[in-house]
Amino acid sequence: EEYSNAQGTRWNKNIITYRYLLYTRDLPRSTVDFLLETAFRVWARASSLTFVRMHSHNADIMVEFVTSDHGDLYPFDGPRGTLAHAFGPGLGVGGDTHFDDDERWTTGKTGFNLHVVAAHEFGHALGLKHSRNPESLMYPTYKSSRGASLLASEDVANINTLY
Ligand SMILES: CNC(=O)[C@@H](NC(=O)[C@H](CC(C)C)CN(O)C=O)C(C)(C)C
Ligand SMILES: [Zn+2]
Repeated sequence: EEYSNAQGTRWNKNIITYRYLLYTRDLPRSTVDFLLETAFRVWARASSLTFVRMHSHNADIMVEFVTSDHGDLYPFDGPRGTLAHAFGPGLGVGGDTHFDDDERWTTGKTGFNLHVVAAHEFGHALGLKHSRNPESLMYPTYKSSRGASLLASEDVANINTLY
């Protein structure tokens, strides 16, 4: 995992679209919608970005729950290990976010908290890189103890440096 404070590419717009393609069976769809929507809102509150949900056609950030080899160059690895990944801003696969459906996705402290993981992934989808600071949402290792205020001050600074 490369560490970098110099954030990478960015979207050249402030209104970013997203679309849910495939869901997990671990949670009701309405719960998944809520957890992902509030993960977008974490970034919207900290920046000038607006997120608009699409129900058809191509959106900037296409979101799906998949397992193992799923058509990109980064197959998932079964339970535990890598939980999810997201591509940085750009056309086509750019921004797309994949969750490993061999994980147990939850709303709380057991399994893996979908809201927390999604907020990290959407940080990548917006162009943020990993941080060495364990308090940062962009730290590369999952922490079930991450509190309600997901973003560290450096996360807010970085998203506002980028947009
Ligand atoms: C429990 N497993 C882990 O902590 C694993 N880390 C992840 O799956 C990262 C996502 C977390 C931070 C939500 C992968 N990543 O960076 C995606 O953008 C390993 C550290 C084992 C790779
Ligand atoms: Zn990451």
